[in-house]
Order: sequence, then structure tokens, then C-alpha cells
Amino acid sequence: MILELDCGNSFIKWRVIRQGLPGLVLGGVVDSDEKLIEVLAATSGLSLRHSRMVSVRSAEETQKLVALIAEEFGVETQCASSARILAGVANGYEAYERLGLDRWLALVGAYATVGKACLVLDLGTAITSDFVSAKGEHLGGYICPGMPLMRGQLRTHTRRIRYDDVAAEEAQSSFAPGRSTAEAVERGCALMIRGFAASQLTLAQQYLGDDFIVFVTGGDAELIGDVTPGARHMPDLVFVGLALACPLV
Ligand SMILES: Nc1ncnc2c1ncn2[C@@H]1O[C@H](COP(=O)(O)OP(=O)(O)OP(=O)(O)O)[C@@H](O)[C@H]1O
Ligand SMILES: CC(C)(CO)[C@@H](O)C(=O)NCCC(=O)O
Ligand SMILES: [K+]
Repeated sequence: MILELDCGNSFIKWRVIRQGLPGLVLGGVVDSDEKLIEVLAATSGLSLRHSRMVSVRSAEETQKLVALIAEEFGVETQCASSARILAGVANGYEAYERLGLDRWLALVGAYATVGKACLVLDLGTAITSDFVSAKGEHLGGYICPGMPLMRGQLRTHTRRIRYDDVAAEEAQSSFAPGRSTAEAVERGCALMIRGFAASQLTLAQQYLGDDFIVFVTGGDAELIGDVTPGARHMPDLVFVGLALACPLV
């Protein structure tokens, strides 16, 4: 079995797959290294032979988790690293090593899946978009705050924006003008994100032409479901790229 990890700024997405077999054994989302180890240790029948990881955390945090996995399960973890070219895609950043590895693997995974021009939208702690041409040239992209950051900034920098998770959840049922703080903030931020997504489609047409595939991934993907008709919702897009970046040898 192969352990695959996508370590974002807030959560660790993990899954276990079988070598050469389709379908996953199991997977989930946790908010700390300790939780990850706990969940895996409690899984019966787990026999890890390989482990691979993509991390946008600091090198120290990443190494700490690699060491924990070695200690607990006796496997080395292969970590994805930056590249100028991978699986027929050329990194578009001036300093290629500065492009977030989650973005890089998602866009490589997208292009490898369809072999056509792609727009990749990832809605996590931050929201990112990336443009890949039909020839596999990464043209660059955009970064903006995601829902957790927008909400957090409003709470942190105002005195009177305060509401709980239940109110937040309830507020998300419509886009009507808010009649409470929770509704006003939740709907306002969601509309900003939807506006961002719509503008990405316009930019994609401009930079990629009419024939491109939209991929949407990340924990908040459903926020833009109906503004990106025809888009492919692929929660495991980063893992597709991860397998290409860290093939088993
Ligand atoms: N099962 C889940 N567990 C955690 N967050 C979830 C889940 N489903 C949806 N979300 C939402 O997804 C968002 C986090 O997205 P995601 O997990 O893709 O990114 P992240 O790890 O926080 O950050 P990064 O962008 O660095 O990968 C949060 O707004 C959270 O509310
Ligand atoms: C933008 C995030 C935080 C999204 O997870 C990550 O891809 C990252 O830390 N990127 C580095 C900066 C960049 O991509 O230009
Ligand atoms: K991410």
C-alpha cells in the first residue's frame, strides 16, 4: 500500500492506495500530524510499503512529519520537489522553485489527464488559479485569499463581526442580501470568490482560446460549482500530479 499526503496550510489530506490497482483503500482530512498518525495507527490491515508527500509547509515542519512516519510505520517518504518540466508541462514561473508545489502538481495532474489547455482552480486556505496552454506551457496564475482567510480577516480587524460556525453554516443556504452579520459576511465573501472564478473563465478564454478544460479542486470547491459549468470537480487532482512527481522505482 502507498500512503499519499497533501500537506496544506490548514489541513493534511491523506489517502492510501494499492500499488497498480485502481481505487483507494481509505482517505481523509486531518488538522495535525498527530491526528494523522493516530488515524493511520488505528487502521487495521494497513501495510505501508511506500509513502509520498507534497507539502507547502516549511522544510522543518515537512521533515518533522517525514520523521514521524518513518518512526511509526517504517517507511521512507518521497517528497515532491520543484521542477522546470514534468510530464510534458513547463513551469511558467520566472523562479520555478517559488511556485507552490500544490499548484504545480495540480496543474501537471490536470494537463496529464486531458492533454489539452486547462484552467485549474484550487479553493483552500488560499485560492489559486493556473493556466496551462494546449502545448503544456504553464502561463502562470493568480493567488487570492480563500474563504477561511477572508472570514478570519473580517473577524480579526473589526470589533462587531462575530458569529459562530452554526450561524455560518445556516447563512450559506442562499445569496439573498444578508439580514444578519453571519449572512452578510458569508454571502459577501462567497460572492467575491464566485466573481473571481467568473473572471478566471474570461481570462482563460483570452489566454487559452475557446478549447480548454476547467478543473476545480480544494475543500471549498462547491462554492463555485454553478459558476463554472462543465468544470471537472477532481478532489484528488494534487494526488494525480504527486504520482507523476514521485513515481515508485
Ligand atoms: N472534510 C473537510 N475537512 C476540512 N476542511 C474542509 C472539508 N471539507 C471542506 N472543507 C473546507 O475546505 C477549506 C480548506 O481547503 P483545503 O483543505 O483544500 O486547503 P488547506 O489545506 O486548508 O489549505 P491549502 O490551500 O494550503 O491546501 C476550508 O474552508 C474548509 O472549511
Ligand atoms: C498559494 C498556496 C498557499 C496555496 O496552497 C501555496 O501554493 C503556496 O504557498 N505557494 C507559494 C507561492 C506561489 O505559488 O507563488
Ligand atoms: K491546496
